Amino acid sequence: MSSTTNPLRRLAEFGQSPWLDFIRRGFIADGSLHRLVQADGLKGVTSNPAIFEKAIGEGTDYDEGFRRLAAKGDHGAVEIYEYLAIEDIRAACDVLRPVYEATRRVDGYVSLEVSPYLALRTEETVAEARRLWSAVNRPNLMVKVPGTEAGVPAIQRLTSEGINVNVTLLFARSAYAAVAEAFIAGLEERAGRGEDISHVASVASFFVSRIDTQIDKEIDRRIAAGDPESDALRRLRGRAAIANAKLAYVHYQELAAGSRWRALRGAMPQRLLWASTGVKDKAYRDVMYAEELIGPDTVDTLPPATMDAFRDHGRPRASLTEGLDEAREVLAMAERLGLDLDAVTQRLVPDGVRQFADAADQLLGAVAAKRTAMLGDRLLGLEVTLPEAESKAVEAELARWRAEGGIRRLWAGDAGLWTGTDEARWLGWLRILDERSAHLEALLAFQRELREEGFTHAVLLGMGGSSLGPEVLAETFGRQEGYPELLVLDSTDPAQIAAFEARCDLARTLVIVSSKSGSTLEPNILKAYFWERLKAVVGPERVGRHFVAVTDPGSQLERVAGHDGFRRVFPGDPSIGGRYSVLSNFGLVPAAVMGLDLRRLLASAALMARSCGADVPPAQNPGVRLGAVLGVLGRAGRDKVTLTASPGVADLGAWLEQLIAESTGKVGRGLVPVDGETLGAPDAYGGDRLFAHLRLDAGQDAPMEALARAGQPVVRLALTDRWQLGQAFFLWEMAVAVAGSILGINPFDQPDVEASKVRTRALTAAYAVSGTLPAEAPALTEDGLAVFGEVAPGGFDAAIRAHLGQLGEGDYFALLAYVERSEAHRAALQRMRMAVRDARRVATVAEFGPRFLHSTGQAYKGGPNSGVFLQITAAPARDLPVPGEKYSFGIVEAAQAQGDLEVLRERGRRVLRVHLGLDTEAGLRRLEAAVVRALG
Ligand SMILES: O=P(O)(O)OC[C@H]1O[C@](O)(CO)[C@@H](O)[C@@H]1O
Ligand SMILES: O=C[C@H](O)[C@H](O)COP(=O)(O)O
Repeated sequence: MSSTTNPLRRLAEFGQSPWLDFIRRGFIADGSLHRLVQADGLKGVTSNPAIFEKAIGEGTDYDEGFRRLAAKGDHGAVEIYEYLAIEDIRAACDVLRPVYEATRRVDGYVSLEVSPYLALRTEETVAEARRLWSAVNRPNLMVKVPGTEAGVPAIQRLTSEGINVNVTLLFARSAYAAVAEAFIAGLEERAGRGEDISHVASVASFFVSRIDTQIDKEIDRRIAAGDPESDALRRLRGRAAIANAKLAYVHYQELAAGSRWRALRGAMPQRLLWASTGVKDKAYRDVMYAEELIGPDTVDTLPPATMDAFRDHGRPRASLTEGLDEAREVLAMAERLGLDLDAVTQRLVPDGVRQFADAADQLLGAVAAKRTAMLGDRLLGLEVTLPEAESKAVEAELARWRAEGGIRRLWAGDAGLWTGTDEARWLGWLRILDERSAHLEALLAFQRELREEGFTHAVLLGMGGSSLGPEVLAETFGRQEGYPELLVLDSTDPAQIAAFEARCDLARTLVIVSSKSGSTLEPNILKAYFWERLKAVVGPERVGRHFVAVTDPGSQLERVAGHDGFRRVFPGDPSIGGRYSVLSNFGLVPAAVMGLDLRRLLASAALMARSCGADVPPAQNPGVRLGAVLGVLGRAGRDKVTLTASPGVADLGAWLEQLIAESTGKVGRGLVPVDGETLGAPDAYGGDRLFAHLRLDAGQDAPMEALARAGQPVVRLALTDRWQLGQAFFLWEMAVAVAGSILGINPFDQPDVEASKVRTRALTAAYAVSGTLPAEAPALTEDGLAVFGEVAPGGFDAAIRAHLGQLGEGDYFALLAYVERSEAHRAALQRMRMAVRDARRVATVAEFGPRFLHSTGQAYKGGPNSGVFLQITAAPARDLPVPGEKYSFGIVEAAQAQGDLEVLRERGRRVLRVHLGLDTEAGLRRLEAAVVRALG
């Protein structure tokens, strides 16, 4: 087609530049874009999130680029999208560069839109536009910025900085006027600073077809309803958008003729660009919008089909300035008929933002899914199997999270996602991996130093979040050649302390005192104890060399460590709570001590952090998916999160218990983690369970499968190696934060833990004065066992039977034992809980005090009142002194049990205490026998 007959080329005669509303890699690569420039006189390209969604989200055009980037390392979804999009935009810019040169910067532009998620935020939009401008690094780029209220000041700022802006999503003439004003003001600012304004280009993208779509819909509705004005309404079909655009152009002409504009000598005007020009209603001529809006100094961006149609049968004429009176009449008539154009154009802005955000979600979801597929088993797999109703409820929650931008709000620290209190202060865990990876030298140097010094043991003293993460690492990885064995001590039980001490060669033992607050009772008195013991072995000069502290800056422990000459003090991050601290120094210091490859651990965890990123929509985001399952099912009464782990990662359950229980169990709501129950057949369980399988080997696949088949909800986390532990940490942290939002609680506080601590403090203080703990008279004693609490008459068996008799549907049974956490004791508790589960089909937990007080204890006291508690205490066969205190460890342990019992009672929990006396083993045997009889 010759240049005189090609209707597209002929647009130039009327002063209009045709641009293409489309981009795709193959289309640039195979020369198609270039051919349009050559043959059709194409003068620019526009893109938007929906266009990129179609290009990148569908098909395989981008796989090669994807692989190229992956070869350089793992990247998040937005990074991948931008890498690919920017490559395309640059390539298109280069194809259009000759046009840019030949038209002396009037045309030849390629547009790239800022993230639609930012459309309502000025500062972020400015920052993003600047970033894209320098990343693309082409003079013929136009950054697309939505012409929303927040966009207007951004447009002025960017223009004043010399960045080319394509203002998008303009529907109302008033919005266009504001944008045109911002552009002029931006240029004035620039000129005022004496900077060049001749190269700053801008277009105002005025949308057309979307307006008719809305107005026509209303017209059709009213005609169908038999409106008496049906004939008049019918005559207005397909006319409002064009009339609106024509009058916008009148405003443009007035501005261009105005003195303010003329004063900006040498500047290029901000042209009107007709966007949304593809005809959506098949009843209309397919080139209608293209034909009716042709005029000087305008741009028309055409989707490929409209461009083909116009080339084929478009009839160009100077249409834009024709029939202005008619245009006014159309709008007046629309108003008379009650077709509210203002309301429509106003509504189209947020609709447009939402549509582009939806497209971006689709696009990023597709990118994230491809990334996951490419990572394969380097990434822990999450598989969710739910019964239909639960599945639907979770899908609905994920849809809500997507629509409300939940994951972006979470990463942005929007406390309103939870209870609107202090949540934003506790989100340091989100970014700790990058922070730690960038500052690993000190830890690596420390690791080398320890190796050289030949420590054989390291004892970590800490509670809850300061001990459970290290314990998982120690249990999962075991002793590493050339490094000390890590032992984690989180008990005040004298027998347990003595047992740990006996396992160590004190002369070659490093002690890690681990406490965020630095004021927790247990690590402090344990420190005092081991300090004395080591001093006796290595001497007062050397003892400090055997101690390191991990604690938050400014804590009492930091001061003590400084005073005592500890070998090192490693700081925690005060924006991370204990149970979220495992990937901070609280996990990394012990990991370094035990000789783990820190880089490997962090790099593996970072894969999951990216998968859970702000840029990964809920349906593809494993953190949000798992969180939605926990939250939605928990809210509906499936609140017993039953953890099953392959032996290789069995201890993960203990860490998860704290994360889940302490984070969610409060204000009478929350999730109750159930760790360590032996898996049973489906009929062993009630309807209050959610099963989470932490899978490293196939051992429990069959029973899990059976549960899923029987209609129990099952989530499976498949780890391919132990290093994916870091991924599991991050995934669960995110999931619990999400679940907390769904449950409507603050996942980062622990309001009920303090209550027991206060009671314990009061008891130990009283002990310091009187030398005894306040004695409570037992309700009964029998066969060496004493029972405390309200008991029915009839002796020990009857008391146990009555207590267990309280267990109803949806309840859980909890054994809270203040004894040494030895294998034999664990086994005894395990037998008792399993007997209860199998007889009563209730969830069961078996915990050791005081360890659980800093973990699940929060949920037992503050969560749902569905626990039936059996507290077990014993008299220590051999007590240990706490240096510098009147009380002993045995007294502390007793006070802790007593304090917790009082709070449990005060909270209306169903609790009974059994004191085993001096012979723990015999007492446990008697208790077990009574439990078995009670169930019989
Ligand atoms: O690290 P810290 O301050 O000693 O606290 C230990 C643990 O105690 C708790 O505060 C509960 O008492 C946990 O949240 C925390 O992980
Ligand atoms: O800049 C181009 C616009 O984003 C595009 O024309 C919108 O067109 P649509 O209304 O057909 O989505």
